[in-house]
Amino acid sequence: MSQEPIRLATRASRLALWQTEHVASLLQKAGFATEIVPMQTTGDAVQDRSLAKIGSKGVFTEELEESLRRRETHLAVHSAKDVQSSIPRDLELLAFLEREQVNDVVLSFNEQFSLAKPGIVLGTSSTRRKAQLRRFYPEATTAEARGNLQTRLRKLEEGQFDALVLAYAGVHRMGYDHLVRHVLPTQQFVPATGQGSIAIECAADLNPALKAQLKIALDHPATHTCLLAERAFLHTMEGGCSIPSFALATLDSNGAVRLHGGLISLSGEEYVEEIQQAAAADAYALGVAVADAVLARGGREILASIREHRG
Ligand SMILES: NCc1[nH]cc(CCC(=O)O)c1CC(=O)O
Repeated sequence: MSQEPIRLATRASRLALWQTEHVASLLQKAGFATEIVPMQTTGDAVQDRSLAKIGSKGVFTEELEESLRRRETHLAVHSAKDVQSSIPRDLELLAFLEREQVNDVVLSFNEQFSLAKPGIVLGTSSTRRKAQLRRFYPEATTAEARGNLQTRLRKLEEGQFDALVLAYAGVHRMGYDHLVRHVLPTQQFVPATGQGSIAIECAADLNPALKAQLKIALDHPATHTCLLAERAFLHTMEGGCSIPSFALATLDSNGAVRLHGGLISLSGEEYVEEIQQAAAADAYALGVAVADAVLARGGREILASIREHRG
């Protein structure tokens, strides 16, 4: 193809670069030349406060989106989990790459590490994981573990906590499988919307023919359907990643989508979950319906108490 290279905006963390190189290799297989354009985001710059405190909206995506708007890049590569629930009108989520195993996992340098041991300290920076741990492992304590994967692992190595709770996807992509001591079941530790998938964003007015080719090269339709349901859930829930909501959609062999979504209070005591199924074509409506059911069955009260707690 005698085209200019497809320029890919990415965060500069090792995980983000791995993901973007993966995108580049898919594009190269489809005949495109590629160029990777790393940049710092607010989320990378601010390391001393939890994400819930910075305000979650777009902290890992905004700078990348600005480069799309300035036409400096063609595509922005994000962890789907980090993408805000509504995209500005001049931008578009073009594709979702095939999802990695979605579970949260527990990492420790100690091969004998056990979650059953009383008094353990678990590092996590996610309000959802903190709340789920309080509910399902009330004996354990949690400690703040912000920073990229390498920073968090260094904190683990320094002994700031006994183990670290992370998304398997990132752990695997960084080659840390050997530190995994537990795979947390998705029935209890339902992941965050989008976990394990990579989202590709572009300017809405990118050349339509190019857009179509890029989508064919990158998009995984089954993952896309699941993400549509999860993101509709998140959007209806009006929460960013600072709200401990969770949503996991799966496709069954008949092509129906099953969505498990819910909300948990910060203490882990209040818990509302809902599981519904629909035809794949109704994935978006399914996400809205599950969120509406969660809000009606006690979710509204949980959200109100979380907001009050934040002040
Ligand atoms: N919130 C940060 C973030 N965004 C994406 C991943 C991991 C990769 C993924 O879930 O796709 C992580 C780290 C984590 O949650 O452990």
